[in-house]
Amino acid sequence: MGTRRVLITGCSSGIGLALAAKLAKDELRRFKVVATMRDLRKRGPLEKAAGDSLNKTLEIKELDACCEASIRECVNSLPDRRVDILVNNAGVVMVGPLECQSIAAMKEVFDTNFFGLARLVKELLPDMKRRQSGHIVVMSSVLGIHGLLFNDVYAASKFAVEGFCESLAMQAMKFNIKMTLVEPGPVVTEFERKMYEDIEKMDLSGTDEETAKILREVYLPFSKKIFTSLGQTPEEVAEASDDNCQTVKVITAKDPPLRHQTNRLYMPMTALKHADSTGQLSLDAFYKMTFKYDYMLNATLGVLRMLQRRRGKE
Ligand SMILES: NC(=O)C1=CN([C@@H]2O[C@H](COP(=O)(O)OP(=O)(O)OC[C@H]3O[C@@H](n4cnc5c(N)ncnc54)[C@H](OP(=O)(O)O)[C@@H]3O)[C@@H](O)[C@H]2O)C=CC1
Ligand SMILES: CC1=C(/C=C/C(C)=C/C=C/C(C)=C/C=O)C(C)(C)CCC1
Repeated sequence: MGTRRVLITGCSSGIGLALAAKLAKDELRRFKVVATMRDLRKRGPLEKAAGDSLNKTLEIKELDACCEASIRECVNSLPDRRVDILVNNAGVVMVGPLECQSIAAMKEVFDTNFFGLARLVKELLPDMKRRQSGHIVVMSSVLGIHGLLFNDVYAASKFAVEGFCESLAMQAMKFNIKMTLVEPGPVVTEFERKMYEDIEKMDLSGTDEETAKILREVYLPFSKKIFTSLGQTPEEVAEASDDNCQTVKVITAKDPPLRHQTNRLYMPMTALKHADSTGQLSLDAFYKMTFKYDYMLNATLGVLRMLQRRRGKE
């Protein structure tokens, strides 16, 4: 197989940046990376990570997932408009009580996380069908598998992504196009920082005192602990060094799976969903872990954190 052109969205930070740099530096030189971002003034960190590969196996282009004209301009600028692998990665976070969020803000989340994907696929799928080849890789989330307290709108946007891809996968298969949903658990990126910043800034006068207290005193410390004990780095999501699953592996696989979870430690949480079709098992388990047996979850997370630290020292 010759060199394949990979277009990645949202490469100014986090997973998109790490994956773009990793693919561009591939020892076998299998990829030409078109690393895109909506604001080219943020290209510094990617240029640094790309190093010698910049303007050789990696080029940086502007693309705003919320703007069809911007997507078309970017794709039209590529030789033959050819994209062999699309990595739809751009995404935004939304967390907090529903009563504190405007419908306009919720629509913005869907505009990026769901309609951004729909716009890109609409632009690229007809060409892929004509060529009878291509791979659409989509950054979903474990929150595209299960819901979570205070993540109502974000999880809904990822569930939309999952339903869209699972449905489209059948048509894609008929035209020899592969489709993969990558489902990371918590990843330590700007996403996490933005989440805490949003909670910090949030006007909680729209909700009752008990809910505000649960957000600040239960959800927030839990979430922080989960990110430090289970969280992956963006580099690990791109290509893990230990036994965790790798995104690069998915991209290079001959028969890539429809779904791919990147974090083995998180898998017991997602498995609950499939163990009981009524949904009661995961609902009860998450409820109890949050409100009743939080000391047990805390203890487990403590052990995991210790193991993480130990691994870091080795
Ligand atoms: N971090 C986590 O815990 C997890 C993240 N994910 C998913 O992974 C993906 C990447 O997130 P992550 O790297 O963590 O977060 P970051 O916030 O670090 O990166 C998100 C990227 O998306 C870009 N972006 C946002 N809106 C647009 C837009 N309209 N057009 C183009 N780019 C846009 C951002 O650009 P800008 O700098 O301009 O805002 C940024 O480059 C997301 O889809 C997220 O939902 C999934 C599971 C867990
Ligand atoms: C509070 C809580 C949990 C938190 C999970 C978190 C915080 C997941 C974050 C996922 C992210 C950020 C995905 C992004 O796409 C568990 C472990 C389910 C157990 C029940 C209680």
